[in-house]
Amino acid sequence: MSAICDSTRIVVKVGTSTLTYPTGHLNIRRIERLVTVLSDLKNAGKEVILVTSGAIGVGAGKLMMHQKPSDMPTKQACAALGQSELMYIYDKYFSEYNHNAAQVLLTRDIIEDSVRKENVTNTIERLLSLSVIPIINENDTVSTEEIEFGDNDTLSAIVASIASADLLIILSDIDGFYTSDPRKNKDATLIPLVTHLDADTFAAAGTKGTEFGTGGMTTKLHAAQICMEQNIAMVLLNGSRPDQLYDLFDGKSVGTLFQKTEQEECICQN
Ligand SMILES: Nc1ncnc2c1ncn2[C@@H]1O[C@H](COP(=O)(O)OP(=O)(O)O)[C@@H](O)[C@H]1O
Ligand SMILES: N[C@@H](CCC(=O)OP(=O)(O)O)C(=O)O
Repeated sequence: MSAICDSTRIVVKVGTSTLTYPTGHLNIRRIERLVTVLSDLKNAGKEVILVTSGAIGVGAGKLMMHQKPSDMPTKQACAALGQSELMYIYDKYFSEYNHNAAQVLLTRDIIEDSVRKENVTNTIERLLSLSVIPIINENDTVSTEEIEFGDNDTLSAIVASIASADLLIILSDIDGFYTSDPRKNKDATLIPLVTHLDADTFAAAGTKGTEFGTGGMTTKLHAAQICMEQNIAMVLLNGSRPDQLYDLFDGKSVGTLFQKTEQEECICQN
């Protein structure tokens, strides 16, 4: 079991609720801070892969919709519109630190189709060897699974697995995994370390917290399950404070760490 601070290849997933205001428009200050911290970690020698949600929310914001669209074609249209805005912003801020960012749009079937899997692996490996930051989202035009289930969390775990990452960091709008949804239960307490997943763990996970979030805690646990099966550590952190990434690599306990101990088996939940 390696220490978090020794992780060199890291996947960072950021959710819609972290990237956007309740209006649906981009939270520019937060994105700028996140890009600054990721650029700094890259300068320190980490290989960084960013999995970003937010395309639908940003597209809806651009079209002045005050609620996330409910029908699939409008969601897909919003994703297509918002994705280019997202990439524009990431490219602009990463460029300020002399880092190159590349757009990679994926569908979840990359793990089932060996040819596609190899193509994705090769592309990510070559981008990293060229010192480029892959910025990954679901291709919402050709696949609707993540839109339906809000499952970029699972996609980020699949990416961590395919890229043989040491660590997946999921940035959300909450400080970590609690004994129950703290928005609904004021007595809920933060769980700093989860070493195995069982039915009780999944029972503690509730649905999304805000209008623009989608997966809620269940999809984050599914991501943790994939990571733990691959012996990849996963940390759930509050994305409103990207500086916490420094604390994490300084060895401080922040958020919730999901890491299987060597003796323990991950109990799967289907
Ligand atoms: N046990 C739990 N611990 C923490 N948060 C929980 C839990 N159960 C449900 N939630 C909810 O999950 C939300 C995060 O998921 P989501 O709204 O999909 O955000 P994101 O856009 O970051 O994926 C939190 O705001 C919280 O309300
Ligand atoms: N591809 C979609 C991702 C949807 C999704 O999983 O959102 P989130 O729950 O905020 O991670 C988008 O960019 O809006």
